Amino acid sequence: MFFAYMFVDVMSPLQSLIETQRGWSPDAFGYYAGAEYILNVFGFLILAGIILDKMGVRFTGTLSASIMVVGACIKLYAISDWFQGTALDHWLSSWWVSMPGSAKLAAFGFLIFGCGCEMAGITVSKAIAKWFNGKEMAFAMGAEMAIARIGVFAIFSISPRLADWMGKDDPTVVVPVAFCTALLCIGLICFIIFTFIDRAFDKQLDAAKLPDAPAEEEFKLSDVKNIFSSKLFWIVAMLCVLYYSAIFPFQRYAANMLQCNLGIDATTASDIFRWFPIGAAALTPLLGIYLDVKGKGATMLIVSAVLMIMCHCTFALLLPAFPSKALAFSAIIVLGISFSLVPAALWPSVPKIMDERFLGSAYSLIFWVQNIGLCLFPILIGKVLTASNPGVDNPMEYNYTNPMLLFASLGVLALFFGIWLKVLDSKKHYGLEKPNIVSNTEEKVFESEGETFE
Ligand SMILES: C[C@H](N)C(=O)N[C@@H](CCCCN)C(=O)O
Repeated sequence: MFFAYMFVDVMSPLQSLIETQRGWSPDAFGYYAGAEYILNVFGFLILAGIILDKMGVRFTGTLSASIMVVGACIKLYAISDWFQGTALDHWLSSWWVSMPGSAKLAAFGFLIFGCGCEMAGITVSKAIAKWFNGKEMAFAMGAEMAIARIGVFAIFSISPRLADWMGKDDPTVVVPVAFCTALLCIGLICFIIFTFIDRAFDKQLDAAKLPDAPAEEEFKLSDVKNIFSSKLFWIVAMLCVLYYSAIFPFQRYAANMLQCNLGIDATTASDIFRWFPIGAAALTPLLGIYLDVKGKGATMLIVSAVLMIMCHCTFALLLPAFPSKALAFSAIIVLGISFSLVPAALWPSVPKIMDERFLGSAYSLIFWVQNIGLCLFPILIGKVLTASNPGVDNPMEYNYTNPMLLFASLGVLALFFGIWLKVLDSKKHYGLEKPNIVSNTEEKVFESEGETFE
């Protein structure tokens, strides 16, 4: 996940460079960024969850890592000089002309990569739930996400520098993307090694089972229908989509937003923004420990939404009026704190309320709803940015107030769902506020087939 998250954001600090070098407008950049999620939205993620529950962690993980490598290679080719001027480039550039051929093919590669990346995300969550069942699961998930965030920190730090590899006068997006593609190949090898370790772990689990233990229930397709008909599922999924839509799409535009508001170059903007993932990386595992020991998952979700609203309003209204690096830096740090609360509380809560046999599908369906937002919001933000800046050609002069207010309004809606979840939890005792370790020994709410959370 470390290398996958690096690849996801490798172009984020290079928005202005790709605009100048390959003619990608903010709109085109928005379409490219949203492409990561398109196939997932059109059902791939649902299929991925079913594959995961049917075929298991080892098969699905290896498949997902391989898909990521294929998608990355396509994207690398699309932005390279080799692709420029080819027949494919001419043909791709001949229709929907506002989206250059390189942007279209890069978006296609990113779309393939996105299928692998999201499939890997649910696979890793299910693997952690299996390995840490009854133990410090929230800490383990927090540590996994922390490692992924360090990947984002690393790429925001090195991507602009790698782009200058050939010299500051001749920057290129190819070197950073090629670097991250190579890392994905290493990631695939790492996962293949993990499959051997996991096989050995399964043998240990089998050996520890009592001979007359009842056979575990198999995953059924009707489980997917049951998950969909649950109110609790929809509240969790809505909270997830609203919250994450105000974070990941923001991440794509953040460096440029800071450049425009503070009048700084891409490297300085990335140097400020990279503290966002690093703050989240430092705190998520600690909050995971807190959740394991003390609980308060639903409260954490509410606090997180409040912090996010404050930060996006700061970027929208305060930073343009008071363009200070200290202010930008403080808001980035607070947003990092917010971004450690939701992941630390949300993902480990899912195994508390879902049965293990369809945990893969449960994660995939939440990811699916979330992906709809992640797919649409970069596009919407790109459009709002273009519409709010008529006649502005210089990518350093955009006014980001409206896009930032849009992100803040997502936070307000997420807050509403967070409060609803907490109220429901206090009425129906789902155990979301309880410590993780204790609740693992309690009965899961969603126990038998056909039963919903209610
Ligand atoms: C974007 C992705 N669907 C997502 O939600 N990522 C989460 C992590 C989910 C757990 C992955 N094993 C994130 O906070 O990055």
